[in-house]
Amino acid sequence: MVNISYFYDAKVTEAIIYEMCEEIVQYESDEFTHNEDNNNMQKMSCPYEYLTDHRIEELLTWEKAYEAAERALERFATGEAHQSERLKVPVGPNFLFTMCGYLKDEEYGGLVSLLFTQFISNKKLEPPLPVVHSDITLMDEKTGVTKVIVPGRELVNWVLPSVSVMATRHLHGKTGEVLAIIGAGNQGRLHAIALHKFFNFSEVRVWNRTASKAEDLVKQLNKAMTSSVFVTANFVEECVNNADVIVTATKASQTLVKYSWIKKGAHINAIGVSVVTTELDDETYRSSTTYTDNKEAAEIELKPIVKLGVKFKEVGDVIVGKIQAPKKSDTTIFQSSGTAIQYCAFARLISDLHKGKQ
Ligand SMILES: NC(=O)C1=CN([C@@H]2O[C@H](COP(=O)(O)OP(=O)(O)OC[C@H]3O[C@@H](n4cnc5c(N)ncnc54)[C@H](O)[C@@H]3O)[C@@H](O)[C@H]2O)C=CC1
Ligand SMILES: O=C(O)C1=NCCCC1
Repeated sequence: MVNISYFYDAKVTEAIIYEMCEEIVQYESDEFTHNEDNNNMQKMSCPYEYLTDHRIEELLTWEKAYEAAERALERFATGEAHQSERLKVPVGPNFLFTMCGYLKDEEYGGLVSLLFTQFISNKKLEPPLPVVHSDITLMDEKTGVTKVIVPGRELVNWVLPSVSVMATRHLHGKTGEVLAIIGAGNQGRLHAIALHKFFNFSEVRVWNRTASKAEDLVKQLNKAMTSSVFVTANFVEECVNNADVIVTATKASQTLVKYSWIKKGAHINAIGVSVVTTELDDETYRSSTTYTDNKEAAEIELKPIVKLGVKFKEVGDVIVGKIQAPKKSDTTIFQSSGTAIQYCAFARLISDLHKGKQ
């Protein structure tokens, strides 16, 4: 019997389940033992490579990353991608998190498993270790054989900003002049770079809790891009005032942005994750339309937002025209969850680029 309970994705059609059952029955009745299978496996040389952070940086560009991000969500919206339930295994105050997926696509398809650990206790080690570790395994969709393993910490640097660019493009469209970045950490910096590359803002304001960090980032970005568009803001209110696009990317466990400060019709990419609160105040959620890349995951994981009665919409549904794009006057929020199939599309892209196929 096929246990399909692990598919929580309602988009799995009966036809696919039927096809799977047929194939499994066929496999079970084949004159083929698991011992033979194991013997054959032992003869296989290691089929995969581990690609380093450095190799990924050499291969990827924001344009290529954008295409992968968009294709993954298009396929998800048309039912050609499936994802398992996301599982969090507690290890004392730490955890192991897993998600798996299947993306059906000639260019970006594959099977993926993402393992991600967060060990807060690593901070206290002598010497300390990074808190987050993750590896992403890409398997061939025709054979199930592992093709490549890539480090999650590097991939997330491309996936998250690309998905935000995509959400900004589809939910907000050609944008006005001002981008506001709240939080000058890793994701704040990458969002500033990627969004400015695609939308060419005339001003990019950066606010950070420790002002010197925002100042350093602004100097660094102006220098790297030989520009003067990057500027610091002293207060969150000043940063978001009249901004067309806003990014919140902090580790704050208190609200930072108030609805009364935001321009009507602005688009917000909300990146920071906290189990207790949100970076945007309740009124912002109540008065805006909130989109995500994965509704089911958002409904389970984003409890503080669900409690407000927010009904999530999927950005993929806008891309494929299943639902209408928001009006120019609508204030929109993109609440990024990060999905297995996005990581699949990126891992496949990197694997093909590495082998000189793209
Ligand atoms: N959805 C996803 O897949 C991912 C989400 N994230 C989330 O994005 C956020 C930013 O992550 P990174 O840029 O990697 O972290 P980071 O450590 O590089 O930067 C965090 C920033 O938050 C600021 N911050 C910390 N506490 C604050 C407070 N109480 N008030 C105001 N600012 C505060 C710090 O000054 C720092 O600039 C985090 O919440 C993280 O959990 C990060 C990676 C993946
Ligand atoms: O490094 C992180 O943070 C990651 N978050 C989500 C999955 C991959 C890595």
